[in-house]
Amino acid sequence: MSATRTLEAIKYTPGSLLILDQLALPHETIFEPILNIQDGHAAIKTMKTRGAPAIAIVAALSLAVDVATRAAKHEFKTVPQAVEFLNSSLEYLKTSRPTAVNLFDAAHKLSVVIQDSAKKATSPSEVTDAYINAAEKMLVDDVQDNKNIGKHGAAFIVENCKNKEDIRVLTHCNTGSLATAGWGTALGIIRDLHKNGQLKHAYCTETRPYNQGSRLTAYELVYENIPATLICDSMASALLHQNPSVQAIVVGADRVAANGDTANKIGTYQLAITAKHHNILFIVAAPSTSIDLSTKSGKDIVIEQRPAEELVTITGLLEGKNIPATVRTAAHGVGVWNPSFDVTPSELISAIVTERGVAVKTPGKSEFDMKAFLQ
Ligand SMILES: CSC[C@H]1O[C@H](OP(=O)(O)O)[C@H](O)[C@@H]1O
Repeated sequence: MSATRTLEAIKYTPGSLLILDQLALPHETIFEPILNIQDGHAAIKTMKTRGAPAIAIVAALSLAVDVATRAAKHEFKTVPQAVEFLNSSLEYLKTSRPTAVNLFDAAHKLSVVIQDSAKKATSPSEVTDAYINAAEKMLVDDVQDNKNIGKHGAAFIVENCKNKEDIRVLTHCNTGSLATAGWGTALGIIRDLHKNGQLKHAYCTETRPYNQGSRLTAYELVYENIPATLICDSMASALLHQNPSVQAIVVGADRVAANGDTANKIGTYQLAITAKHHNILFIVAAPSTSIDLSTKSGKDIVIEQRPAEELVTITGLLEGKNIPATVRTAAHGVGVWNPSFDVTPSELISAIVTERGVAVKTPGKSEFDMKAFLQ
């Protein structure tokens, strides 16, 4: 499959929002309309839409289309009515998933827009228009942020790897166009390395139990014609042991604490441990909207627990038939622990790549100073 079009998980025009149902990928490409905040909340909670930046953008735009519809019917009679609806809707959307800070960052920024526009608004439409414009800008800004992350991250890997002639990179989960508004964060770095002719090979983990790697990242890598190999999560250490040309592990982030501790997809922490053992780069890639200075360290990050059935069953297409099927893979009666994320301590992280540049630790320090980095 050649990349004739840019992969996109979010299709938005004023008053209309479609999301790519990522539970159906890679077998089916199904775009689902999002008409209101209830649709937006459900798409995020069920992980039809997932990925820290995409969660924030779909939440913001679901409210934009909801409020556009209501404003067209002149539902808001006063400025306070519009303000109340917008603010209560943001609070509702924030309950969809707890770990990725991008959603909360976006909600805070949008609430400031609402508050500021209300101070001088003479009609409710001035407030709703200000909200819609701000939400739409998030969609545009995210793509440019990711392009900058790709550029900074690729340069950092080339500058700091041991063998520039044979750069192979392992990534975890999905951090590409399907997790963002486009290009991606960690996968954006891989896209940049490939575009620059600097990448020999990419490896992606399956990323159990949702299988973001085998279903989504593999799909993106094939789509872009990037030479890639899929491995089980349990194969990562053996890969690094057998293949010293894998010189970096690059992952995304759902929340980066002030000291650099990073919450990311479950399985990230053990990748950081094996990167340390094999003395290779372990790089976190995320927009600055994933950095939460109010969270001092990783122990303060709330980790989402997902339903047991997501781990004990697997859904796909019956081989050779276009019939979706869900099968149980685990023994009945067994207990299940299904945290969606884990926390990688800052001492295991080589660098944190953002659209503003690359954060590194002061030599001799085991923690990052993300507040100083963002200033
Ligand atoms: C650029 S996406 C960041 C982050 O989000 C993913 O989690 P999920 O698929 O559960 O939304 C994964 O942790 C990615 O690294």
